[in-house]
Amino acid sequence: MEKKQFQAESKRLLEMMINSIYTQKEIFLRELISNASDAIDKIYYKALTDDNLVFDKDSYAIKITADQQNRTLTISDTGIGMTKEELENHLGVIAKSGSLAFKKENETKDDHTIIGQFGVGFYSAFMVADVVTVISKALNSEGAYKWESSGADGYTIEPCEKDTVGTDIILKIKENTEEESFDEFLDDYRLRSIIKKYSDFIRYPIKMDDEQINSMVPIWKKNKNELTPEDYENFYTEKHYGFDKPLKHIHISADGAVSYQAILYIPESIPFDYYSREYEKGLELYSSGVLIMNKCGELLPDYFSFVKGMVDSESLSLNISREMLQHDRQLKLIAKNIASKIKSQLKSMLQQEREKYEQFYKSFGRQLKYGVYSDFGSHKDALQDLLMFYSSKEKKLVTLEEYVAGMPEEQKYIYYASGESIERIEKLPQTELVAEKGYEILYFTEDIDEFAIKMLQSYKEKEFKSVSSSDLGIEGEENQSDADAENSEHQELFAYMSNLLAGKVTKVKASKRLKSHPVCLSTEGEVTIEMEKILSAMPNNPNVKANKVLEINIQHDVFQSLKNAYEHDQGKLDLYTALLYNQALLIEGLPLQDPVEFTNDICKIMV
Ligand SMILES: Nc1ncnc2c1ncn2[C@@H]1O[C@H](COP(=O)(O)OP(=O)(O)OP(=O)(O)O)[C@@H](O)[C@H]1O
Repeated sequence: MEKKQFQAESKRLLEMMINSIYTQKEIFLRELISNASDAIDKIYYKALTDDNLVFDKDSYAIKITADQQNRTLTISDTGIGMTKEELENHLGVIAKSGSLAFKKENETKDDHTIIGQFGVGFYSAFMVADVVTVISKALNSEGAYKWESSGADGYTIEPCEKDTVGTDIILKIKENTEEESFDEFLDDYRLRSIIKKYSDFIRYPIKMDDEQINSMVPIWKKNKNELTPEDYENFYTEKHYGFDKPLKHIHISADGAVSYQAILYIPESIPFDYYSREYEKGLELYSSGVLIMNKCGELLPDYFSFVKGMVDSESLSLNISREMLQHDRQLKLIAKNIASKIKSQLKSMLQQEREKYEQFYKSFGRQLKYGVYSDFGSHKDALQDLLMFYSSKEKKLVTLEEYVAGMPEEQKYIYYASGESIERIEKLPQTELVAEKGYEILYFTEDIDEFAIKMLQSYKEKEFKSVSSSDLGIEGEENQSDADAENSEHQELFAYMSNLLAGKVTKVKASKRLKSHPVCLSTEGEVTIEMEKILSAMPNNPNVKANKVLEINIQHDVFQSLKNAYEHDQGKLDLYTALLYNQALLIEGLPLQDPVEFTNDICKIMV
């Protein structure tokens, strides 16, 4: 028998193919099953125009058989088969796709979409097999033919026996080497899992030992009305999207500029590695029901990285290995579409299922706030209405919209206070004036909060203001002029104290905001004390400091003591100044420079 050579280009291509196109060996099975499915589809299409041909869906199947003794794996189909010429032309010329030609000849319209297009998938078999044998009998032809090849050196074709129309692909699986094991491709359990992973939604039954492995009809192709919440939950579990139950699912069937189906989930709880570098965002990506990518990151913006699920589209341009996408225009369109769907679902959850939304927000609110802050705030408009903060008045989470709606007319700013916990913020002396005015205060307890708000700057034209900022912007701010007068009256005392605290605070002044507390710190400028804390905890410590102002409540008895000391005992004034400053630091949760000195100072006033 004459051995035919692959064409020269084909030879090199085959080498390349086997060694470099695919990153995972297991996909050879996906490729061969896709070919088998294409071959059955072709009969289906023929039957549409040929009255002598009846397409009875039940009689078509793809069969996978592993023979461990002989180290063979066989993929059999009842598809259209190949004539001698077709074996020559389609398997003898690499990168020639009979399927692509078929698609062009037969306008394929409905949801039977032929997968093959590049004419290379078949050769992936050589990644795992030394010898590939194809026995095929074509529809409407008498004899059958056997094509055989052991790789780059060529192939043979000879007549053979085969009773039924269709194709058997027999792979002689490679022997294990020191580095690689090929036994797994003869292992029943492993084969089943590969089929499930890539080919679960092939439209014809894939059988092993007469048992159907694939589920055939993808849930996302079904009508929403046919599906129960349990169906969606089961799919979530089957697909290992998470160990929890999904909080919400979104089923999309888009037809338009780009057509795709998607099932997306908002998980209930945070994956253990969510806020770590290891976490990888992304959706499963299918093309015509075949899995292309496990995690396609480009489909999700970072701020929705918690979303799980899958997308299936026939309008994608795949590259030859189907591991990557060629042009990302379609993908970008899908991603954009998906992001806006997720956003509107979250919004309606917020409006209609508040409790559920709060549960979601506890897990992933931080990610939304990162979203507002990241990329120079370019997503802030999309996300601001999804934010919530704890309210001093409502004692629960409120949205910015709710805050603004409840603002009295004269209130100019949206006030917030930052601290470690709600309990600690409740006790902050700085909140006294704002609270007495009856204004609501938003409590910021997460490190990202102030940064996100700095990016927002304002909401519905109301600017954000920290209760610790030196100018609170409160109408008739507690006898503005009085306080100023007090400041000038006690100017010498404050100047003396400022001097003592040089390098620690920018100034000491009479407070306009304190009611019952003797002392607090406020800040001037952009950087607040909470921001300073966060920045100084960063690995590359940018050493950004807040401009701190020590505010003294001149109505407080302590102030009398300060004045007396100033007049009669400077040593005492030095002591009191140090004590008050350190107290203010403690209230803010800032570290004392010298805790021993502080305790010694307290002892001094006790004895
Ligand atoms: N089981 C089969 N039954 C009938 N024809 C087949 C079968 N397997 C392969 N072919 C023919 O061989 C051609 C080449 O197959 P190959 O897998 O290399 O490429 P493809 O499926 O066309 O494209 P892709 O590389 O995108 O998968 C197919 O287009 C098809 O015409």
